[in-house]
Amino acid sequence: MTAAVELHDVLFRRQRRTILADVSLCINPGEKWVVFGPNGIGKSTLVSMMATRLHPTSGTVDILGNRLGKVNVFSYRHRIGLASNMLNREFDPQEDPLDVIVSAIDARVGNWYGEYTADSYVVARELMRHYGIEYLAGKRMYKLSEGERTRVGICRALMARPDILILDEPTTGLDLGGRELVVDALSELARVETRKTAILVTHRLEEIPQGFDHIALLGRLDDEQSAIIDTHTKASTEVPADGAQIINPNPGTIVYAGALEQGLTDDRLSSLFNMSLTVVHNDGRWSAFATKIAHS
Ligand SMILES: Nc1ncnc2c1ncn2[C@@H]1O[C@H](COP(=O)(O)OP(=O)(O)OP(=O)(O)O)[C@@H](O)[C@H]1O
Repeated sequence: MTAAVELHDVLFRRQRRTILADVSLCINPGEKWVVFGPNGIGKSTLVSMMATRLHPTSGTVDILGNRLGKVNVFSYRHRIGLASNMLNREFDPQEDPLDVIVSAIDARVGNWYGEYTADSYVVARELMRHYGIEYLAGKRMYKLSEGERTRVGICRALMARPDILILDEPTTGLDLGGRELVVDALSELARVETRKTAILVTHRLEEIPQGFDHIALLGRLDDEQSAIIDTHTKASTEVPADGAQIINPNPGTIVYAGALEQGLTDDRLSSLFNMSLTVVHNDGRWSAFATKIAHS
């Protein structure tokens, strides 16, 4: 079976800094994954590679059997639905949200490239209804709130019925009702769309939809591992004009990949966030809290 996403020994550097190192991961078709870890660890960078929007500095990334850098991404990008804040910023502020959604059919931003059928508009309107934003058709993107833009992004990601759905923090800016609506819709997707691969980046365990049963936890390499990476990649420490040395954090890597229930433990989370945390799993939903600190 061809993996939906396969990364092997991926290293990603930007501006003389190693952001991700030693990353290997295999996601099979139909699996539903959560990508979780602290701020700045490289989650968006990782899923941007899976969405063909960034190339690794070294190592290999195969998406639906197509090797990044070897196969023209436009031949298969329409099979990947991406919703992210980065993509949201690319939309023309003057465009109608309905057109932003429908233009996902040919995986381009802006609707002047193609002419879309009435059926496509029916699908787009149905998605908007499902995500509670049907009232936005006919408006302009610049008038939308952050939460509304986020939901337009999700509808767009689903529009072309992608084989792989990648959602990078899809609940950003949503109020409680909006968040629950999206989490519920993603739970339903996990239940109904058994052949679709879904990858969700989130900061909050409460936002893990039921049916998402795999997790990739990102943490930092320790000093010794980082030094080995730096030696191999001939990474140089940045020294700006004033001579002050910039201390970069150690590269991010995957510290756990596998079944969600086994992955989300108190010990693992406490170690990732360097504080004592308790994980709660209740009625299919997850959450985590700092263990109460005794004050004298
Ligand atoms: N264009 C860029 N140029 C240089 N560094 C970048 C760029 N984009 C991201 N980075 C750096 O790469 C690191 C990883 O960023 P990334 O956005 O992937 O992390 P993240 O885990 O998604 O963070 P967050 O949880 O805060 O959204 C960060 O330290 C960030 O500052």
